[in-house]
Amino acid sequence: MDFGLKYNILRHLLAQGLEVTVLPYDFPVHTVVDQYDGVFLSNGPGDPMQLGAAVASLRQVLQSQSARPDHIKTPIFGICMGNHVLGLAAGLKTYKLQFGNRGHNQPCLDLTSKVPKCVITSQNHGYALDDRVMPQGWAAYFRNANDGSNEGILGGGGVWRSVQFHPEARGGPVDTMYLFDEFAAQVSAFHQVRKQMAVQQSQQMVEQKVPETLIDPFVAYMAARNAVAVSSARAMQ
Ligand SMILES: NC(=O)CC[C@H](N)C(=O)O
Repeated sequence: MDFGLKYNILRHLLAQGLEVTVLPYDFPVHTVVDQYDGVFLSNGPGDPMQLGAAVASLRQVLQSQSARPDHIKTPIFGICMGNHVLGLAAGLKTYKLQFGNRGHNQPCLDLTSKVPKCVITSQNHGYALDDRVMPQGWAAYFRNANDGSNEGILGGGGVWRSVQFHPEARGGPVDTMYLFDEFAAQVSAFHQVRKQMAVQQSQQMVEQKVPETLIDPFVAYMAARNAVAVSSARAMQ
């Protein structure tokens, strides 16, 4: 989702070997989410409260997938404005910081780390998520060690996550670039899950002769492949 996407984020996603479709800021992502292996929420300028359409659409994604086991939830990763949008969709609020956090040496505590861990981050934001009360199933991910503001959130057992800082920009050589590796790993794990589910569904479709047009294009594609495989296997019997 493009809220004012920095091209260097695209470069980092592509460098992971991911295929990326850029959707406009107000695209109803809930209508297409099942066709993708992951959703990325970009950075962007302005007040996050202006992004009502994106927030409402993403909320539908979260709500419709919240009962799923975590490994079959669509991985989501957000950066900066993406952290705001994900947080708003999850039920948090944003507020304007008295002093925006900008610069290349912002220390952030990783709240998931068993041993104290502080990462040095690059930042450029004027708003923050108020994480004093977290919605059920969500936790704060990072916290700014200077002003105590929220620096990220985690939900869906960790498959939904976002950071307030910019891992694609950094003072050191790698800093928090590992977050792109982790997102790409989640995306490829989910791709395998979707493929497996599509194969199972396609087997049922072949047996029940369900018209492909009624099914998600990915499932229909797998069904067509599977139908060929089944008919050639039968021909060989
Ligand atoms: N870099 C960003 O994405 C900024 C997010 C938001 N516009 C803010 O100023 O807080």
